[in-house]
Amino acid sequence: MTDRSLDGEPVYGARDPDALARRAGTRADPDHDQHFLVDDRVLDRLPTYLPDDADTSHVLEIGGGAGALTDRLLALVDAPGDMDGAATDDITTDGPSADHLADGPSVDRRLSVIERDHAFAAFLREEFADAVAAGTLDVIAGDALEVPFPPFTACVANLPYGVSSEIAFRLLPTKRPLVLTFQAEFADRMVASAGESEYGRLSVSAQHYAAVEIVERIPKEAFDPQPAVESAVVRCTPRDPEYVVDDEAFFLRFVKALFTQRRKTVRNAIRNTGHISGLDDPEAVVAATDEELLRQRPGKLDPSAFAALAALAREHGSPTEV
Ligand SMILES: C[S@@+](CC[C@H](N)C(=O)[O-])C[C@H]1O[C@@H](n2cnc3c(N)ncnc32)[C@H](O)[C@@H]1O
Repeated sequence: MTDRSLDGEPVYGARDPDALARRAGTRADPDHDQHFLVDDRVLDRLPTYLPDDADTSHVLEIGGGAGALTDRLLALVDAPGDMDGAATDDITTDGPSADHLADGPSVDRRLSVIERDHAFAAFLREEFADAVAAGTLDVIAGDALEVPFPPFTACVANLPYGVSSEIAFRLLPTKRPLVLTFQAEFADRMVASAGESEYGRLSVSAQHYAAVEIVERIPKEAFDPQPAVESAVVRCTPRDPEYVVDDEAFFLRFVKALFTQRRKTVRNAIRNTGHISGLDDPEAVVAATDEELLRQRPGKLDPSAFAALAALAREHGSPTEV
């Protein structure tokens, strides 16, 4: 059921979300994380939140549903204006955290959609049959927590909220620009700064990989069926952090450990969480740490302070893998 221009070319970017849902024939089931965006204005805006210099030669969408966002992303991928500088040869899949990116052939312009619900995956292939035939669209029927990601250059997705955290932390280490919708409360925690009540492990871990910002709040009414809470769109622009960590896995584990004791002092948090951080000798870390820092609460430490403390902990605390 492809929309076509006068010269018979398929047209993307203006499909009516309600009509798509009707054509799909399967009702969105909130018990399967299916809350479809039905507000055209929000749908139109989502791709525009990618950073201006984002390489959109291979866009990834997670959770295509009935295809309202897929349609907008096909318009983005199809737009000739975006061809400039959209080479895919320089996609790197190296680095310890990008190992779930599958090797894939270099493509000109492409959208890959991962959808767990096989009925919706089949509908997407049918609805966008022209794009599939042209090699522009690739629908992967599978669980985004399990399937290898294709070698994408940018990701835009209205995430399934039940697994949004796990998916975000599969995406962030790939160091690609991301535009993702989350429950608003989760988004607030992602972007929080040291000293704010929402600041925690999620903030430090997300901001380790990217500059994260809320670019739009979405009311429940923009979805069908409506979720219980408000949503927010988060843009993640990859960049190196302002600090250096030698052992990323230990740093993230140490941050997680200390935030399990967020109301304790740093001194007690280090002492009480060796079983989580993997420190065999937390007392030696306490002995090597500045007294003023030890008196603070983890929620007051900015990411650079966590990185410095983690380096000290690694040096003095005999960490082992946990
Ligand atoms: C919030 S809906 C978004 C649908 C559509 N993109 C939109 O914006 O209207 C999330 C979609 O993710 C799918 N989904 C749920 N869990 C998934 C998973 N683990 N992996 C891939 N897709 C999943 C659901 O079937 C649903 O289609």
